[in-house]
Amino acid sequence: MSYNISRSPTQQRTYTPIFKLINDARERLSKTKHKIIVLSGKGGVGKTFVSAMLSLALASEGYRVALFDADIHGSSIPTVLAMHGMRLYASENGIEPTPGPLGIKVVATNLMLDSPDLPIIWRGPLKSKAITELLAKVNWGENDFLIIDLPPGTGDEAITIVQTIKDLDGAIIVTAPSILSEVIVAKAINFVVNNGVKLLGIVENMSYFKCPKCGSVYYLLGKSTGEELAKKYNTKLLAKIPLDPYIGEALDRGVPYYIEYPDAEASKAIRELARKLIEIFQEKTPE
Ligand SMILES: Nc1ncnc2c1ncn2[C@@H]1O[C@H](COP(=O)(O)OP(=O)(O)OP(=O)(O)O)[C@@H](O)[C@H]1O
Repeated sequence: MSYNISRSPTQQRTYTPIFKLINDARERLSKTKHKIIVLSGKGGVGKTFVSAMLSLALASEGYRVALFDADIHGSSIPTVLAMHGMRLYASENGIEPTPGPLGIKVVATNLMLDSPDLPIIWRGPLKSKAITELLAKVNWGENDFLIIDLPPGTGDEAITIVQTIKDLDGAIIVTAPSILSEVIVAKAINFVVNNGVKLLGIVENMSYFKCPKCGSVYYLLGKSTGEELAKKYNTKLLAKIPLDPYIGEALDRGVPYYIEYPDAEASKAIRELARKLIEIFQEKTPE
């Protein structure tokens, strides 16, 4: 359903009511079994890294995974997944997700730009509309998991997602020792709980550094308090992911870290995280 709003004949534009977009989004996502948001109270803690690598880990266990980069301004999922020069295309079924590594279906605003360097200069209402429209127009198909990488904080994008996808299955909160300020984590947790989304647990990224030569463990960003935090907020500590300089090296080289270094300690922690999610949802092993 769409309406012609008549101005002068040359100014005619067609509008689709927002409720129609929301309904379309829900319909399009109805064949996706588990929809999970990944958020953090603060930027730079590795939320995008965790969302992207978790998607790869789930895909490598045989699950059908879609990954939505809901960070309109800071869209960086395609870079982390080394999807250089790739684009979203439209078909008669809608916008087709771009196939990423291991066949994951990736949707990100950076995949729509002529150049990934172009900034998107949009205020809240436009960002919300863009997110709803993408959710409604993408041909998501059938998936076991949809991972949604939210921008830092609890702003427009996060609100739009929780209001549009009413049947979200849960939220993962990513944090790091340096910003383990209780207030910041509490804000993210309160956002999740107040919106009726199940809190699946906390991931402590950049948790520690293990010397590859002597095996000594160093808490470079500060004392790890993931366990205490999880206990305090009555949730699980899903993973402690170490600092690994090869994460930056893989990014610079343009290769997906989880695929390039599957035996690294950080990849093992991400694999454990994926397996915990599979367990939480009691997913059957794909044939
Ligand atoms: N465990 C880690 N060890 C080393 N580097 C890491 C680790 N996790 C993430 N990084 C690096 O830290 C930087 C920030 O990560 P990322 O972009 O995933 O954070 P973010 O929380 O999504 O940030 P934003 O605020 O932009 O959304 C990136 O350069 C990433 O490669």
